[in-house]
Amino acid sequence: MSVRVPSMSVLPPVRRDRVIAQLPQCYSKKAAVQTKDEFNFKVKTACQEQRTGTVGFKIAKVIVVGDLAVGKTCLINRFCKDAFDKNYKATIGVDFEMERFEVLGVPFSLQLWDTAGQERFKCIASTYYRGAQTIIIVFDVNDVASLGHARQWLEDALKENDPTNVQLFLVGTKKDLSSPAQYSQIEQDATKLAEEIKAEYWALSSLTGENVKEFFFRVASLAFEVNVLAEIEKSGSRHIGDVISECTAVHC
Ligand SMILES: Nc1nc2c(ncn2[C@@H]2O[C@H](COP(=O)(O)OP(=O)(O)OP(=O)(O)O)[C@@H](O)[C@H]2O)c(=O)[nH]1
Ligand SMILES: [Mg+2]
Repeated sequence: MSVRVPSMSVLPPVRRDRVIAQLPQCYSKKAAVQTKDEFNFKVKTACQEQRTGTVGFKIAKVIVVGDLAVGKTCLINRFCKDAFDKNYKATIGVDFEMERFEVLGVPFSLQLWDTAGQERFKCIASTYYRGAQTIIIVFDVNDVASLGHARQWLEDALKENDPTNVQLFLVGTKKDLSSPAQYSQIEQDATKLAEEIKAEYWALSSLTGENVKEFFFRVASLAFEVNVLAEIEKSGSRHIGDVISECTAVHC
């Protein structure tokens, strides 16, 4: 009697609306992680030649932090479930969602950690910060104080992570509630802060869905690029190592 061994093919195919073929553009060139129009050439070639190593099995950890009630949970729910709840239900500790993408033909997943903004749950939430590849700091574009607290959220998140190895995003939510004049005022401050902390700035609305998909596609794409580049570098140094050991073997 033969036994069927479950394999990776058991996973359902990636949803058609999670397929990324082009590099999604930044929100504002003034505050962007990078402003290129296309995916890195080396990354594209590696994907075409299926030289992406373990990236296809990778799950990048993304943490979402920020003041209470700024809209972190709504942002994740709009993207992952296409749902919006107008009633506030505080996150207790943490929650997480998995999202599977296909970037340049390679499977790639994000694990989105939704953390609590309320002071009394912060202690539990911060134990989940470690190992993040991406940190998303959320503020409410109608609440200047929540932008003012962004630096503190970043500082706390970086205590658990290597600052040189994370990608940062500063995200203003509830854009639907602000008038153009109010919005442009806070945008100036937010862009300035994003430049200072080297984060990419985005503004969006989970109620209308404006920019939500674009934002997460950008997050997934930039995290993917970094992972593929690291894989290329790793295999490059492996080759160099191989050559050296061969040389030693023949005493050259
Ligand atoms: N109008 C509008 N309301 C929003 C938007 N995003 C969130 N809200 C509302 O803001 C409130 C708080 O949203 P949550 O997503 O629960 O906030 P949170 O940041 O997860 O809060 P904590 O879990 O306590 O840290 C809820 O009443 C939401 O309906 C938005 O884009 N537009
Ligand atoms: Mg929440």
